[in-house]
Amino acid sequence: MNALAVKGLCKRYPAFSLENVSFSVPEGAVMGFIGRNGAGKSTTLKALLGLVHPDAGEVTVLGKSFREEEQSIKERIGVVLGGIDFYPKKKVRLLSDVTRRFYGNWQEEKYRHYLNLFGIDQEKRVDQLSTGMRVKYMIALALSHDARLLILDEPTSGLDPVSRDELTELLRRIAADGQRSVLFSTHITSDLEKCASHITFIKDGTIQHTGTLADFRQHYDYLRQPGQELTLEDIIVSVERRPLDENAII
Ligand SMILES: Nc1ncnc2c1ncn2[C@@H]1O[C@H](COP(=O)(O)OP(=O)(O)OP(=O)(O)O)[C@@H](O)[C@H]1O
Repeated sequence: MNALAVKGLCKRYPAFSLENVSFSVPEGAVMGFIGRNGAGKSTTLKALLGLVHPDAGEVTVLGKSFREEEQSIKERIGVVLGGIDFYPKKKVRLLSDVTRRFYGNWQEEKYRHYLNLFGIDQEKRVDQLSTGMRVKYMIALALSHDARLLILDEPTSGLDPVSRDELTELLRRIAADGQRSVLFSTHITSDLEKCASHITFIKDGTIQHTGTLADFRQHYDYLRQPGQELTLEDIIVSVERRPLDENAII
């Protein structure tokens, strides 16, 4: 079964359109959602979660229609969009107290386990946690209510290489049970080489390619020079980069 299926998602802003976005995240997959600045990654994630109203499209989570069963679906997903910067002075303990009330399936022993595993001190205020710790805390909350699908918008941005490595390993291991799945947007293609099983590539509001990492490499194999090993970064740069006008005054 797919953890997430998005079909024909459209969102029109005056100067930007998300056009007919379709892709699916199989259970057990870690899908990297890539595209350059302004390609429409955040708009897609917000529109599929109903945080901005889509103009068209169907979203199915774990076989259920998001539109028809939004409340029960929200129990099964964990969302990290832009962190928890809006409660900087609140203690972790207080945020957790508020969060656990929202979830009928909250599991306190799991919560304790993940806090311990990630080394998060409940007595700290949010502004005393590092950026990486904040992301881990949000993931701990999601896993404590048994989320089957994690949706994260640029979780590794602003993290040092060691924290990024820890986080990508964590995402990979979350999905390794074959039951949980991860969709995360990023610019940092080297992170995907470490943890993604699937890639969706968006450009100017339109999906360019979606499938397994191996399919993705195969699809863009024509860009490879003889003897060259193509990285994901090479592929994205080749597809996106516009040559600078030779006559331009610099
Ligand atoms: N509320 C809004 N009203 C009008 N235009 C918007 C709105 N939100 C986003 N946009 C536009 O939609 C386009 C896509 O933005 P979006 O944030 O989805 O891109 P992104 O791929 O997530 O970029 P980045 O990697 O820089 O975060 C941009 O041109 C942005 O200006």
